[in-house]
Amino acid sequence: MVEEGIPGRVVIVGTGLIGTSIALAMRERGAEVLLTDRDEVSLRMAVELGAGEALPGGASGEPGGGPADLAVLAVPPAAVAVTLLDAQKRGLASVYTDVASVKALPLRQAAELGCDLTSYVAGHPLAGRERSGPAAARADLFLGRPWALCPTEESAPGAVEAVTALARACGGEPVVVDAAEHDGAVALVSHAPHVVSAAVAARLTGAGDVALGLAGQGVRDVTRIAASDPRLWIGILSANAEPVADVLEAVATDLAVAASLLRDGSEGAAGHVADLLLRGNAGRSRIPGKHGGEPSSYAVVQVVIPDRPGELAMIFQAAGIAGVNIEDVTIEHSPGRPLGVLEISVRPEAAERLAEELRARGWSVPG
Ligand SMILES: NC(=O)C1=CN([C@@H]2O[C@H](COP(=O)(O)OP(=O)(O)OC[C@H]3O[C@@H](n4cnc5c(N)ncnc54)[C@H](O)[C@@H]3O)[C@@H](O)[C@H]2O)C=CC1
Ligand SMILES: O=C(O)C(=O)Cc1ccc(O)cc1
Repeated sequence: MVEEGIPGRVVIVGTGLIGTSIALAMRERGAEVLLTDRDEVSLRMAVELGAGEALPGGASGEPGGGPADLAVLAVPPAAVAVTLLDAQKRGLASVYTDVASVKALPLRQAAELGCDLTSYVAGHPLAGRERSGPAAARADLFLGRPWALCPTEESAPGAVEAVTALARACGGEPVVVDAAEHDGAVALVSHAPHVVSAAVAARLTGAGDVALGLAGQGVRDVTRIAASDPRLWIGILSANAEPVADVLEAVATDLAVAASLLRDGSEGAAGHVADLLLRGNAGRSRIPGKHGGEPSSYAVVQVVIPDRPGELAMIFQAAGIAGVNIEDVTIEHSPGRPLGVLEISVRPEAAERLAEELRARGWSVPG
């Protein structure tokens, strides 16, 4: 049985990373999910993963028993409007949304194509991965993550309610925002960072074995998203070209100034480079903590852990016994050594209690 207030029958058009993740999340809430994708292999994989049933009749099929409550168009940005028109012609659902990373373009194209805009509410979950396709999908992808909704004056209140309920049912936090404002914001926090990450990673194509052997966590962090699918990303960047170009030009200016100051080599010049690093600290500290709250300043308790089965479970259990909520964890591995360092982020007032509990149980907690 589907939980109350949640769309009970959902069609997913596009069973890639995002479509299949939404399908899995909705299945967990008890919804009936029908899947369709123009790529048979993706569709079959999503069905195998338990994301739902294939829509009867394939890519041109219709749900038996009338329109579904909601159809999610999880296709690339440039395909949203044509997919919407086609879905509305087939009567797939009463309400439609999409998940594209850009919002003004699909809305403009949907209006130009003559789509019914009363039943369409544009959306964008701000959660994803550097991998594409259904195999990378996860039901918990959207937990605690913002989910932008861009209703227009034409959107029917019932449609906005249904799409809001979908976002919440998937664990997301709905944020209503104008499409142009959304596109400017994601240029800054997602799209331009993607290009910067790619530019740094591109330098590594000519790197020698020594440089690659010395690669540490920093370069891995900065380049993680550079592993994403270029076909999807060229579509995202082209659809948000002006706002992204504005941010990239500002970043390029900072980089060019930093390079020329470093060549200058004087003390004054180093001070100006330090200004950029300080601005970096300030910008980074403005990124909200989990659940979109104020930036969190957690204390980090470091624990040296032997590489033994069950070790993490015992540490988490000890934290539970001490009444300490774990906000985040990372593991730093020591290459070639049977040891790692577990970094546990907790509220500052809980750090000493946790450290003492772990020491009392025999773990090494430096500091
Ligand atoms: N990858 C990410 O981290 C995030 C992506 N998005 C947005 O979600 C949408 C889907 O992205 P992913 O799931 O990552 O991509 P994906 O490549 O994993 O899946 C896209 C699916 O859409 C299908 N498709 C492609 N063109 C189509 C067309 N013209 N008509 C019908 N189906 C078509 C493909 O066969 C594929 O199965 C995009 O609009 C993207 O901007 C939103 C948030 C995060
Ligand atoms: O991999 C990550 O950390 C991301 O930030 C993924 C992502 C990619 C595209 C979006 O529109 C939203 C999120």
